[in-house]
Amino acid sequence: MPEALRHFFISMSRYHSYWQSASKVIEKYDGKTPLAIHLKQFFAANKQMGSKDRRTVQQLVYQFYRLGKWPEPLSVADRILLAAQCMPEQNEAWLQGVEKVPATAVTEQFTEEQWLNIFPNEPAVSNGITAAALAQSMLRQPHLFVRVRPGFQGKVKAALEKHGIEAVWLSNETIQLPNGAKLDDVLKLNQQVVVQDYSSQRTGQIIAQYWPSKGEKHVLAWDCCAASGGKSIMLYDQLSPVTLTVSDIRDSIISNLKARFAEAGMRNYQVFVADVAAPLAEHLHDKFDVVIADVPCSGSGTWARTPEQLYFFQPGQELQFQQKQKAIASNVLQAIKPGGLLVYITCSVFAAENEAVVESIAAKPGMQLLHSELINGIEHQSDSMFIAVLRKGK
Ligand SMILES: C[S@@+](CC[C@H](N)C(=O)[O-])C[C@H]1O[C@@H](n2cnc3c(N)ncnc32)[C@H](O)[C@@H]1O
Repeated sequence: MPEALRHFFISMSRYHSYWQSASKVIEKYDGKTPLAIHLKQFFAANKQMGSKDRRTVQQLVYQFYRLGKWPEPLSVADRILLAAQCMPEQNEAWLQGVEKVPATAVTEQFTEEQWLNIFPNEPAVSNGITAAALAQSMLRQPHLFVRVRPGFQGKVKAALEKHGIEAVWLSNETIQLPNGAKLDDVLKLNQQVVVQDYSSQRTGQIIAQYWPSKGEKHVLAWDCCAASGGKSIMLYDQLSPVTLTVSDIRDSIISNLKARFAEAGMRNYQVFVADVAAPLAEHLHDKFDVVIADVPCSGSGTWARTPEQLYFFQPGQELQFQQKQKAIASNVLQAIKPGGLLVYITCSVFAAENEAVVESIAAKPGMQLLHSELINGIEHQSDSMFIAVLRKGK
């Protein structure tokens, strides 16, 4: 840690108070609630802080966690500064006085081993991505992505232009936006656009390659871990005619889903609350052409958005997820008609939650693995996800 930089930072009184606030947030945080909530509570209790103060403290805190598993016994301040120097985009006011440190001066000299200090090789990652690349991605905040719903391209383009929001159209449906762009007052969320990560949108393209063609007849699909229904809205938009059944273990999230579907203009669907890690109700057997199992997971493909989860992750936790994932995947197989599809999705980069689960399902009698892919989001500054498509024997 260059001493001059440290001095500069600590001696500036305003920055000193930012740094102290960040240290307080970090010292009190145990990882049990999302960091975003912990920060909100801190700011609610410190009402004297203005919006710029809050933003700066938030950045410092996130930078601390972006260094992941970095092992050296650094003080909170030194760790924040090291992370700040590693960030490729350091244009914030509190760093402007230190531009003599070139943006990537620190990381350019990093060895593979140093990168693995941030994102270790244990547990093993899936084919198609490396721990060192994931470590590098931890130092960049991912973009915000939205999916434009069919027919709304013109309105969305005009609204973004009117409000001066810088938008990169990656396709007719996918827009990349600056992180933190305030969309609520600009676009009709869920009606015109759905906030959905680039890689999550990519799963839709892969599902479409295998989607059964039934002509005018509706495909019966069950999104069995639906959360608030992001994938289901995508299926409805892109693969209709489809009759959707949606469920989740959480009652509260199903309420969100209903509100969201109403905004999306979706009315004809079945919905219920169910734990699909437990044996399925008989009436669900052999019922669906496609089951989407977007299972609970470590979320390790999304840790650049929630770096605190990398910081607090303990190797071995992925095996607890694996147990649940295997239970869910093998239970919901029963709900698929002979010849129908299981789409298995995680937002994890760990082989234990991806290939290992899929291999165990593919090994069951009559199952055929059609597709298995780690969607590497690093290049697009998006999340990374895993998808596999399997066919059930006739
Ligand atoms: C990765 S999220 C799904 C994301 C969603 N498909 C989307 O596109 O936004 C996983 C969901 O699985 C749910 N879940 C966890 N355990 C479950 C279980 N045993 N049965 C059913 N749902 C479960 C969680 O509540 C969570 O909403």
